[in-house]
Amino acid sequence: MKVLKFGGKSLANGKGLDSVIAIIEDKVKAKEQIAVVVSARGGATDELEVILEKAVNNQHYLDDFESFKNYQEAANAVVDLTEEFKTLLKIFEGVKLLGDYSKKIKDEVLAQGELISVKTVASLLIEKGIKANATDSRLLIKTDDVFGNAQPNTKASKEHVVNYFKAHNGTTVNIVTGFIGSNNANQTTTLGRNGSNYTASLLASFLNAEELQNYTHVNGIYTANPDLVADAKKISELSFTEANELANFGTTILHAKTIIPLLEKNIPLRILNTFNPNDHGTLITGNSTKKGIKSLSVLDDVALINIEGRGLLGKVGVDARLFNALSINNISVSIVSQGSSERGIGLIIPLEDATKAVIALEKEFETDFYSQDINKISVIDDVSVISIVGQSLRSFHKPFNALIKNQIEPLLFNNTITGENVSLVIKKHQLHKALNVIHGEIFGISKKVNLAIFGHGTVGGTLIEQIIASAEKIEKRKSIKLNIFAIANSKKVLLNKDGISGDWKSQLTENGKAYELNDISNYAETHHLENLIAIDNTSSLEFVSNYLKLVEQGFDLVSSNKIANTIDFNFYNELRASLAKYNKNYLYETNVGAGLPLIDTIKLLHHSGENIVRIRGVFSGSLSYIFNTFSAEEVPFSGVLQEALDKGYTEPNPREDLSGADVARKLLILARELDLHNELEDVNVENLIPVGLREVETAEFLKSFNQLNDSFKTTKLSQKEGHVLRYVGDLYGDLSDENGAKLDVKLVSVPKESPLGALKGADSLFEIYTESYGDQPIIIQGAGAGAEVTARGVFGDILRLTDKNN
Ligand SMILES: NC(=O)C1=CN([C@@H]2O[C@H](COP(=O)(O)OP(=O)(O)OC[C@H]3O[C@@H](n4cnc5c(N)ncnc54)[C@H](O)[C@@H]3O)[C@@H](O)[C@H]2O)C=CC1
Ligand SMILES: N[C@@H](CC=O)C(=O)O
Repeated sequence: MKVLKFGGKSLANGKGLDSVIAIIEDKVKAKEQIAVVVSARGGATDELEVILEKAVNNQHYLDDFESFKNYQEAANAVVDLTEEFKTLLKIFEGVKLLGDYSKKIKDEVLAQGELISVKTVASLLIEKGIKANATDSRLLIKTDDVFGNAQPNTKASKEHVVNYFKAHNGTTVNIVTGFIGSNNANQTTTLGRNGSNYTASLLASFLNAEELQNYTHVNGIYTANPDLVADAKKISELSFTEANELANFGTTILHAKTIIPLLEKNIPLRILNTFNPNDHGTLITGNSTKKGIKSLSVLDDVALINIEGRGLLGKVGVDARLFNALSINNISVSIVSQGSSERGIGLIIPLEDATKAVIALEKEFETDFYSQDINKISVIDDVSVISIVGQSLRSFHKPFNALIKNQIEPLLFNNTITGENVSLVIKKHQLHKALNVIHGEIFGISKKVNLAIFGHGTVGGTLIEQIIASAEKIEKRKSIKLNIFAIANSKKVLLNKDGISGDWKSQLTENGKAYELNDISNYAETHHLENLIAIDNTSSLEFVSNYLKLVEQGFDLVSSNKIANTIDFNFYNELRASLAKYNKNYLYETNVGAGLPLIDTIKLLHHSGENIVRIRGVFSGSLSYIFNTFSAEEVPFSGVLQEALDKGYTEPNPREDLSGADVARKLLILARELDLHNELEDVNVENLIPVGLREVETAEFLKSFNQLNDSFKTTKLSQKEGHVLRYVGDLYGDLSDENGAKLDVKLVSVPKESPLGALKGADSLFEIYTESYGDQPIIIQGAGAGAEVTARGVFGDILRLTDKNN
């Protein structure tokens, strides 16, 4: 015998009810022996409660009753529900007259929902030629007198069930009401929350069923609520012990009391989907899974009570009084946390009991307020509890750090000594995001990293293409899902929480919207996007003014734009202070040497105590290309300059390169990495642009390259034999003194065979002189400009950040 249980949503008119009938029909045809337990159909229980409330408050309820009746009758034209409707009307009238009702009356009202349900289902089955018997479980389940939450008398109930099934089985399917029973005086009682599931497991236990099949509207138990966590995975098998942990912490389809009867008889429980009956669902058995199961569950509708007082330290009996006061008021505590200083105690209780709890505690501790031993009893009512089942403290740092990185600061945390269960109390509005962050961390599935890319020109556009092209491989290799949720230029933004891919340029043109920065963070907040990174691929000073706000709003930063590191030192410090405050990172490896690993190397040397005494080299990829080519070939300067521009080596405005401003910035960035306090004005720069072209409009400058030809030809020809031109940056002087550095940027003539003279293409070359390495510098050389290498460098920073966040 198998016991099947169907919930209210499964039994709703239309697809739900049709599927239930089809499932039962299939089982009967396959000659399976079954008993069926049903809840009230659709929203019947809630609707009856509403009508009862209206009646007791002398409000008009007949329209509600009529619509309840119409819905229940709509499923089956044959079934006669007159008796149930008559009972209900009589009770509602009485309640209206009296202006009061008891729990006993409420049980009688709610029971009609289940009674209507069994009649309807049985009648539909009979119409299909199946022998079905509507069974009123009040004849079977005998309980105590606690109306609203009655406890079954298992001995008597078992006897009734066994005898009843002996008499009414064989080829007949018993359709049994869940949730309801009766006391010794045969008055209707109900079994409290999850009552129908309880009835089903009692029946399964009494009848020694081979399996209890609980049909819901989901495919089984997931690693987290799939409505909140898109990546949640179905758990195909788990043990009762593991399920018990889930049931204790709010997984609604299970409850500890429903599991116990099954556990005692070792009867497997299968969670199935009415709307997808061919799925195998989740099987819960007595066997423990070897790996241990992990799952996230949520306790909602709870409040956090906080009791604070200097006089609590060492005082005996405070907790006893506290729990006593709550227990007298029938308030259950699900989590308690008390610091070793005993100055604060935090309790999680049902939200509906919060006011009652505060009043009870204020009364209990009235004298302690006067003596100032207690100074505060407060309630935070917008909290949720996330329980990570199967999470030991040994590796708890991972999800915890990830939460902090995402600016989710748990208010309390709590663990069980056995059972590997950690619970966190968090603000309710952060629940969705927190679940996704923790889920991404504890299941190696895929951690989602949400990217907002600002600037989609030469570098930004290439980066977007690179990310789209490699996202799948990265997800496979590193379990990191790079999700571009925003692409913005200075005027428009394209937003898509599920990730922008494909022809993003056309999408931006067609669907991009004018925006302010807050629109992007609001979008991330609304869609609970976690692990946020803002990437600046502009060359804009204006955009840099957004950095502090982005950090505050929870973004890590990656930038190819050098401006933030080269405007005044106060901003430089302010940004770093803000990053520390909000626990955020800022990576900018491409600021100097494009994709070359220069900044990281210098940081590592400096932080490990190595004294860097000089950094010299060709810092500019575009000027390297220009002078390497111009020195080696008989070509006009203007032609080479145009080529550098076309190849994407130069800054968006090539005057930034030729004026020396770009190299000066790079030099300053390196100086500041060494803790030197320099400003851009401290750099001595040899500007290569003739005075007459320095102030003209950019468009005019771009047409005037010819005017540079003569002077550069003269400079080239006036060199010594075997020499070539190179534009170098040089950081030297007393680098141990924060104000002792000298910074020069100039055009020099060097022997062709020297390391600088031998440079090719758009290579940069950096010589790093340190105390330990002496006269032989560490040399870093390679492509120092270009969209591909720079975008790859930015990509590297993004991946580095995802590692940092681990
Ligand atoms: N080309 C190279 O080899 C290297 C470039 N870089 C840096 O990369 C950055 C980007 O350079 P390119 O791609 O060549 O520039 P680009 O001019 O091609 O692209 C810049 C993009 O930024 C957008 N933009 C400007 N202001 C904006 C704002 N306030 N908000 C949003 N978007 C804005 C523009 O609309 C444009 O799409 C520059 O800061 C440059 O210094 C760094 C290392 C190497
Ligand atoms: N224009 C720059 C690009 C990299 O920063 C250069 O030429 O090096």
